[in-house]
Amino acid sequence: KKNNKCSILPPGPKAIPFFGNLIQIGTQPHLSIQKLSKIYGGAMSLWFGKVHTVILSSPQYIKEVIVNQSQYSTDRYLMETALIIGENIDILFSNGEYWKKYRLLLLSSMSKLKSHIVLNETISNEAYRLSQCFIELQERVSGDIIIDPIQYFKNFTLNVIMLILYSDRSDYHQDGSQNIVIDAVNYVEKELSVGNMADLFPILKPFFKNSRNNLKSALGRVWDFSEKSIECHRKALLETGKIKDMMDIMLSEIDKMPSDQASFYNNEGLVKVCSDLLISGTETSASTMSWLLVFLVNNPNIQQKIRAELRQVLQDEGMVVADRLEISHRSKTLFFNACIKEVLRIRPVGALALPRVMNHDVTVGDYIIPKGSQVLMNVYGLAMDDTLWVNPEEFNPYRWLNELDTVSQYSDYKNITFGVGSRSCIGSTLAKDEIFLGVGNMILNYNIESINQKPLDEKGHFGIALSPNSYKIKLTKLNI
Ligand code: HEM
Repeated sequence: KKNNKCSILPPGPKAIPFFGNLIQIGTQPHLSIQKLSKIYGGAMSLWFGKVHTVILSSPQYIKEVIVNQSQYSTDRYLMETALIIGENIDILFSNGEYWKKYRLLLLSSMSKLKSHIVLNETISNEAYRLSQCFIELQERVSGDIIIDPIQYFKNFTLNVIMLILYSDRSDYHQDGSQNIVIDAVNYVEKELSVGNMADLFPILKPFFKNSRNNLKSALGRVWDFSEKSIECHRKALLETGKIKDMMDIMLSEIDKMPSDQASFYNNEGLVKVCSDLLISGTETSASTMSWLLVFLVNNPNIQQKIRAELRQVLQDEGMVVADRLEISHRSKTLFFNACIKEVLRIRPVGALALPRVMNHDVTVGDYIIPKGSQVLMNVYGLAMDDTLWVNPEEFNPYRWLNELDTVSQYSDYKNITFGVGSRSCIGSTLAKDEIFLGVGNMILNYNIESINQKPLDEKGHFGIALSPNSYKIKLTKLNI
């Protein structure tokens, strides 16, 4: 077939029997894939064991495959772990009509939510509770406080989703493990971050039985929690007819449907889809908030500039107690927004997004991606590509203000932290609001430093999300 260019697979490094390219990819796949894609180009073939995988690392190819041929590239690649998480009836890991119907229900419920509850207030109240918990901590030790922010951020982002979905939340605790859902979500994330070799080598399945069972039982706890919450909502809605959160909206939307359509949204599906929101919305936003603190500790001038901007906005509104931001302030803080954009670029927590599978042969440049191949978008590689960004490895929020970077017809596809097309993230606005309020309130009230005057580690580790390594910071209360 070599004479016919269009039937050639994208190029890639030589694969070895059984393992394919897994040894080259190693434990930090975002870094090794970034290096390899510099050699092999915007469409590269790799073998994950026996799974043919194409990595897309150029904006042009992302558009060509994921957008222009979306009818063939929207489905998720479903490995065993994905099937354990969703049992094929969730939103993250389901396909076809089933996925489409649930995605539509979620999106329409999310948009209706805004007219039913004061969504912005719900999120800003929770951000306020987070900053209050640092104040209480400080009063207890009467001086500077030292914290590991990651656990607090997880508690915060989970609370936001729990409030939106179920009108429920849990108090902040320093060890972050007082809540059955946080415990279970932490466990699911831990299991997932280790990766499951049995996904790639089914022959190894018996050796991973324990980890599979542990994952199933952690997920079971999240599902049980969702099931009970949904049942309570059904009862309360019948009794009062009052809409108080997204679950009520979903249930009442389903109630309005003709019975043959309504029966599609059964309890099992709702439980899995809602549990997905708890899992996908917690670690992602919390890790991004933690990354932002890393860069602000390492760049005190930028931290200062954000604080000055936030204070100015509050002062302009005549606010005296400047310890509380609202979402409406977001549109007035150009510099802080640029910092949020920059952290989402420089440390995209979904470094390789979520895998897609081609359900038909798909062309990319002069190559072909055969039906059944897995496709990954190289989100991190695109963000670090020096042909697309000026000094990509530098945390430089000014790039978003000064338009330092080359603008091309494909520039929409070089910064794809939330994915692309009809399968992109449904929580992107929520995530940016959480980062703005959660980190913004901290900067407003505290000077944030490392505990030993040394810069914090900026490399992090690849797991379910690209997360910073655990770190501690010192918070010094500022006089406002
Ligand atoms: C900084 C925070 C976040 C990042 C970087 C992020 C990133 C991503 C990425 C890369 C995808 C895959 C997109 C694709 O295949 O094109 C995705 C999907 C998804 N995200 Fe997020 N996400 C974040 C926060 C959230 C939050 C807060 C929620 C909860 C509401 C959420 C819910 C989802 C869901 C349900 C999907 C699956 C969509 C589908 O398959 O149709 N994410 N996210």
